[in-house]
Amino acid sequence: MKITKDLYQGSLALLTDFYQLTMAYAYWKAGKGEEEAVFNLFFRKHPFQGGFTVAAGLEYVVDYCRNFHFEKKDIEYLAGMKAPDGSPQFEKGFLDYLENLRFSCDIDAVEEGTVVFPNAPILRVKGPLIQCQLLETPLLNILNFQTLIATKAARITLAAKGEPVLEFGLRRAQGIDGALAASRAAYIGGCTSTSNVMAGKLFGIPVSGTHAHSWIMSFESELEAFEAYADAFPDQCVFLVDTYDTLQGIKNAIKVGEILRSKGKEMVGIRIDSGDLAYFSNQAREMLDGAGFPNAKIVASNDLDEYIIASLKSQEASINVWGVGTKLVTAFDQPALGAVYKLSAIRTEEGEWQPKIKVSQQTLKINIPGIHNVRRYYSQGKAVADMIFLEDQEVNPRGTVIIDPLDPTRRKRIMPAFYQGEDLLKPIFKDGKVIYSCPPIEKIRQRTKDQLGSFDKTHKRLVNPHIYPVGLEENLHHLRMDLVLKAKKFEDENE
Ligand SMILES: Nc1ncnc2c1ncn2[C@@H]1O[C@H](COP(=O)(O)OP(=O)(O)OP(=O)(O)O)[C@@H](O)[C@H]1O
Ligand SMILES: O=P(O)(O)OC[C@H]1O[C@H](OP(=O)(O)OP(=O)(O)O)[C@H](O)[C@@H]1O
Ligand SMILES: O=C(O)c1cccnc1
Ligand SMILES: [Mg+2]
Repeated sequence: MKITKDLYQGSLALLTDFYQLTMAYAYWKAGKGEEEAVFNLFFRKHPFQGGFTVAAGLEYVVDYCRNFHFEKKDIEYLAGMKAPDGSPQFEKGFLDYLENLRFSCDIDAVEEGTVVFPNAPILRVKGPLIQCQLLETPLLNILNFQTLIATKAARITLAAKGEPVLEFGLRRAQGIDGALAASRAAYIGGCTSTSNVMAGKLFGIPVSGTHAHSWIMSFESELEAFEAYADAFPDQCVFLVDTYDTLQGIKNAIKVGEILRSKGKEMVGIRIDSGDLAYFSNQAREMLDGAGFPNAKIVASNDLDEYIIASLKSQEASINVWGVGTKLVTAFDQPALGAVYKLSAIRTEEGEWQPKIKVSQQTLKINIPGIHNVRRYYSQGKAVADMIFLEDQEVNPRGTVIIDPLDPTRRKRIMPAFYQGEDLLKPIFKDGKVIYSCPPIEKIRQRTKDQLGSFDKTHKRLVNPHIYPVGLEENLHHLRMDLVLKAKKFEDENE
């Protein structure tokens, strides 16, 4: 699918921060633009104080990179940009370079729906410095948001314990693209459907919905409104019962349910959108069961999130279907995932890859040098640990130790012979050509489910989850320590 092309009709190359273009220009001036580099995209902390994160957005990345080029109009815009002294911001030679630029990077990434953890790369770009640099902003833009929303959706659907979660967020989402991307990511994360019809069309997500208070209010009485709705949709009636008096609304729904039944039709259920959802859902269940509608579903909505859903469950509310909008698509309690994109290796003139380190006062911010992959070890189908390792070094088959990148005293012994290993970064682009076929969205959604199923429930609880072990393979840990010490020594000597 041409998601970005359909939406924006043409090049998205300028969807980057200005400083990427000024750096690109300066690389070009310095003759460094074609030097090869490796960048890793990763985040440092799970969102929502959770214990897991669900990767999403790769299909957008594939689409973005596949179409990565500067069109005449982009070049004209850049040619019109002025430096403070009024001279052109960019030389013609650089603009010609951009106009002729063809995407030529290698990209390796985790598949959408993969459960991922802090510090381990979820995407890796290898290629000319200028291209790597220009891609930083759009890659982060795409993956930060969709990963955040897929994770929120996974938390909400876990709280709903297998009951359907309908995504209702379009009206509260962050603009048009925010809404579309959120509906897509919410479905990947586990939602059952979206109310966003355009997302249904673009991404093949099931579309569903009930009706609003305005429908009821446009009639003289609630009963008339229900009857008219039943006439139009005899097989799809979910009556919104809380416009005037919820208990009376349930009685009216039952009346119209009986009319439908006399015509050989069944109402699907009712929706409650205000008040005490535990109390009203339990009242509704009793009344529906008593009237011979034990299969009528009770849908609840109104500012729900994973915590309210969990609370309603613990109150034994009789809710079967959950409608969730605002707090899902805006990632209400944490509006951004802080993934970053960092250089980790440069190829020297001799053709050798040189690992790069950035030393920081905070251990948290010292990057992981070199070219890595991430291996997930499973024991009897359960994920036991993730190991970040140097791709060109064999992992000792007799056993290795993985070391926490933030705290070297935290270690875990890995005996590869006893585990099944899966390398999470898969080849997506080779020399600028796509070599990966993006799975249909249903498959991605299923992957999320399977992946979540392979983690212990202690990592999935909403509050204070147990930390899943992710560490550096020994060789990588030593390389990192050596480079940090060298860099610090250099700093000390030059103070
Ligand atoms: N039994 C319950 N336990 C915990 N939270 C609940 C329960 N029932 C409802 N809620 C939540 O409490 C909040 C109630 O919000 P608010 O007071 O704005 O709604 P309301 O007055 O019921 O409805 P509205 O203002 O839309 O008419 C919502 O977030 C709702 O999901
Ligand atoms: O609460 P959310 O999770 O965002 O779910 C979507 C909300 O949108 C609709 O009404 P809207 O909020 O527009 O109006 P209302 O609250 O007055 O019903 C619907 O009835 C839900 O309450
Ligand atoms: O279909 C619904 O019930 C719906 C759709 C959008 C927002 N709130 C509810
Ligand atoms: Mg509302």
